[in-house]
Order: sequence, then structure tokens, then C-alpha cells
Amino acid sequence: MGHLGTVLNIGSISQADIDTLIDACEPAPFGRGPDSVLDDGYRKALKLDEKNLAWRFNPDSGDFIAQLAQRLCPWKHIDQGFRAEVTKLNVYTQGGFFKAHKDTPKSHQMFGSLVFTLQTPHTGGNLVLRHQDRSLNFDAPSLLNFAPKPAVAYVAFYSDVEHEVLEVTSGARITITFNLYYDSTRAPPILSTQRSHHTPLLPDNPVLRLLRRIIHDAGYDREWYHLGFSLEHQYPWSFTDDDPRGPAPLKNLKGTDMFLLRALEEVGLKPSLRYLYESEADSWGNQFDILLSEPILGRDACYGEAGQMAYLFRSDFDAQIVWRKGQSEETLRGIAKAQYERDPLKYSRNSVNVEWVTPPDRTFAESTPSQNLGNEPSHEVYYYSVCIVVDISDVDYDDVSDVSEVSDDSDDSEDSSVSSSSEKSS
Ligand SMILES: O=C(O)CCC(=O)C(=O)O
Ligand SMILES: [Fe+2]
Repeated sequence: MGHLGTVLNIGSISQADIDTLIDACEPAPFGRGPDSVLDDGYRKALKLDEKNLAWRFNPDSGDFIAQLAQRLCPWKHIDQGFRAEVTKLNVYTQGGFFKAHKDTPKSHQMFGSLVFTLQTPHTGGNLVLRHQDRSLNFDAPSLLNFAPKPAVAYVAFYSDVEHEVLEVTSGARITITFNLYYDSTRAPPILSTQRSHHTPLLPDNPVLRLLRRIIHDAGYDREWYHLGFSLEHQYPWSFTDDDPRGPAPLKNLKGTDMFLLRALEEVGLKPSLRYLYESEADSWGNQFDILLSEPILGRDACYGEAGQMAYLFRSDFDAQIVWRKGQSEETLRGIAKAQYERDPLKYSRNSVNVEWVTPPDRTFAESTPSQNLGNEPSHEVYYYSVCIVVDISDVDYDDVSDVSEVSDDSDDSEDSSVSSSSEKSS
């Protein structure tokens, strides 16, 4: 736009600097499904794209990213590092805001967002994060007021956490935003080279103890049950990702979901990620809950036969019916008679009783992409609600007793005396 480069010193940003910056910016759009929308009823802000921006403080280098990683993943539970990619600079002048949204996922590996607020005088513009029944009001102006100069205030959060920039009541609020990615080419934040078969991935905790009790409880009718956990976060699934490691959200879980996965692995279970769907009602009004190993593609899910049981089973060899209360093979035989008789074993062989430890609150795995508000248009990458389902009849008992012997070890008791020679198998 005809601007030559301008350098701002973040320790002393003058009103003239802010005016120059505003001049270089353009109105910031947001994403509604695949569309880029300018609507100052939702987002009233200016932006400078990443290609026009160079910031000397690079959070992706040095210690910062490693420390951030340690705080977001406090156990030795991820086996990859982090990468931060700048997205843009935002200027919110008086009256500016950005209504509640989730940050648009870019790939399977994107898990977080990082926002820096610069030390320019302003009031309002707090960033409010909401997730399930919790919320956090990030008050950058107060933090910056009390901080020596130069300073920045930052907040990092999982990108599927809904957030909102409240109205700026005076001054100019300037932020620089980054996306955070898991990166398997980088070292994990807490090195685990000394992990051996006997070193627990997690310190002893009530979840582990409870899981051990369940799988050791002789009275528990394990044969017939799977345990199901609806995960706390949503995860991106990309339909165009040509990553040769494949779509593997299992290694990209966030926070407590990763903790749960590690706990299940620790007691010898073999968790898998599943997507729960509800079949369309048949002419008798019956519906079935069905677990798939992949989400149904976003756009198709709206049309035609995509919700029918026969379609779901045809499209996924690992599809399973989860019996609802009162449903059984008999129900199916009575209701879906024609389908059942064509292939009597198909459905009954692939059905399970799931005891939901954390029950899903939405039956549909899919968030409806066409109405979702994001910070950018979304193309072929959407968030999905995910479950972990484990077959508890399928425990490797050797593994379990091994691990329970060392369950008192706390995480930091591990030192160089632990053998580094044996890799954890499986
Ligand atoms: O400017 C901010 O504080 C956050 C902006 C934001 O949420 C976004 O760009 O997605
Ligand atoms: Fe955002």
C-alpha cells in the first residue's frame, strides 16, 4: 500500500507510531465457515498481515517456546516439540472488539494460539477465554500498567477454547497473534531419553489408581464392556492433509486429554480415538449410536444417505453400534429387519456396550462447519468432538503389574540411575 518500512520500539510507542501503524493496516475480516467476512458487528479491528510484519522478539526461538511447552504439557507425556507461527498484528482502537470464536484450525498439528499484547496505553479489550464451565478474563492492560518498560503481556490457550476480545474503551490495543503447532521434528519440552520400560509416564495420581482398580476388579464384567471418555477438547481433522504420518490426532491431544490417554496406556489398555454419530431415524423412529474411526466428511454429512446406518457401516470397516439403554441385537433384528437379514452378522458382530465415564454431551462428532465462527475462513480442516474408547477385556496383565510396582515413583525421582537402554515397547 505504498508504505515504506516503519520501525516501532515496543518500549516507547508514541501516538504518532500508532497512527502510522493504523495507516498501514486494513479492516480485519473473520471466518464464517469457508467465507471471509468483514462485519463490524462481530469483529471491529484492523490488521497487518504476517507478510508485512517483522517482530524482533521471536517466541519460536530460544527458551520461550520450550518454557511455554513445559507449562502446557507438564508431564513427560508428549514425544514431540512445539512450533509457533506468526499470524498477524491486530489494532483495536476505541470501540474495537472481536466476538466469541474459536481459532480456525490449519492442520492436525495445530493445537494452540498465543497472543501478545503490546504496552500501549488502553483500557478495556480484555481477552476472555471460556471452556466448558470455566472462564478466564485476561486483563492485559492491568498487567502492563504495573510492568516495567518494555514489556509484553501474553496468553497461550488451546485453539478450540472459545475466546472473545471485549470492547476497548480507550486508547489503542495492539496484539500480535501466533498459532502453535506440535512439531515432530523438534525435541519434546521435557526430554525423555532416559525413559525405560519401568519408568511411568505419569506420576501416581487418582485416575491411575482408579483405572487399576477397575481392571483388577474380578467382579467387574469386563468381557462385555468398553470404557468411553468424551474428550474435553475438540480436534482438527483435515481432509486434504498429505502429511505422510497420516491423520493422527492421538499424538496431538491437548492438556487433560493427553493425560487421560497416557493414564490408559500406563495401565496397559489400548485406547483408540472414535467419532460418535447418531444414525438417522428409520421409519419406526429408531436411532442407533455409531462409533466411527474417522469423522464423516464435513460437507457430505449434511446430505442424503450420510446418516443412514448402512452408509456408515459401508464407509468405515471399523464402525460399531453402541447399544443405548434397552437396545440389543434383538431390537435391531426387529427393526432393521431387511438390512439385518441381508447380512445378519454384520451389525451384531460390530456392536459394543460402552460405559461412558465422561459421557458425550453431543451425539454428533461433528461441529457444524458452515455456521462456525473462526478467526479465518476454514477450508477442509474442521474441529470435531472426539471420544476415547477402550476395550477393558483387552489388558496386558504383565504390563499392568510391572507398572503398579513403581506407581509410587514421582516424576522427578527419575535420574541418571534409570537405565536408558530399554525402549518402551508398543
Ligand atoms: O487480538 C487478540 O487479543 C486476539 C485476536 C484473536 O482472537 C484472533 O485473531 O483470533
Ligand atoms: Fe482468536
